[in-house]
Amino acid sequence: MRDHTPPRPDARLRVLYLLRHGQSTANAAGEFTGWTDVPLTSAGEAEATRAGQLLAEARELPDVVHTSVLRRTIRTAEIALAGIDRSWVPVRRSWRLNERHYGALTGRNKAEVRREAGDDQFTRWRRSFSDAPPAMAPSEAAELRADPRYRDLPPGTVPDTESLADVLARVLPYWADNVATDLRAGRTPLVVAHGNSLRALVMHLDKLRPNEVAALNIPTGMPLRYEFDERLLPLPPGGRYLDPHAADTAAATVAAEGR
Ligand SMILES: O=C(O)[C@H](O)COP(=O)(O)O
Repeated sequence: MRDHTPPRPDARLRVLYLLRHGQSTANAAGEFTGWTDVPLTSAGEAEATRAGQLLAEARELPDVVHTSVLRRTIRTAEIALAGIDRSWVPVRRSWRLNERHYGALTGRNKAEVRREAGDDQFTRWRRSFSDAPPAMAPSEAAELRADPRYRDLPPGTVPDTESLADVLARVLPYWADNVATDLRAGRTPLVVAHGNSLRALVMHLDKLRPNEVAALNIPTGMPLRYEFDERLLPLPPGGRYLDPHAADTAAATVAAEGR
């Protein structure tokens, strides 16, 4: 259970905000999304607006933003930043913050996959640390590699499926080289990413074990605030959602998807 105590005023405080994109059309349809570049629904845009309102009430406002290269995070960041009148802050975008690649499950209906594969396999594909879904069909994988966003990446970089361990391996260098660097420089980053790239990052920040991260679900559109000491250790672990009760309810809904 997350800690809901309010933050301490502390000049050496380092603050990070994590935000999963608002509801997407694939989320609304109950489909596995992965690297598919889908837009937000109007409800997802409203979630992003609410996220901006919650950030506006916080003492430390973001002064740098990091997103994936998928429109659902880019649009969520645009809306949230407009809500705090900070559309001007620098933005970095990286494939390393993309959602986990769901392989052959991409575009499949979650309830249908659960019925076909059974609860255990369905849950392992969604929430285990080391299980990866079956690979995406070679023709679809080739099409993804040809996308201009990924065209200049070294051969073999664009996956055809991923486990959470694979996501962690690509998120960590981005965290170390960009977000941790921002924090050490006294900046307040906002990372707008995806359910599983954020699960991987939270696993690292809170030093979660595989069985602990299996129970972690990140709701859409809910700003999660982390405070760090000078060693970048989170105080407290797990951070604190700006709207904790709404976040707990929404996280339970994410956990139940496909049921
Ligand atoms: O890629 C997707 O389908 C979602 O954004 C994350 O789905 P999950 O919560 O089932 O991992």
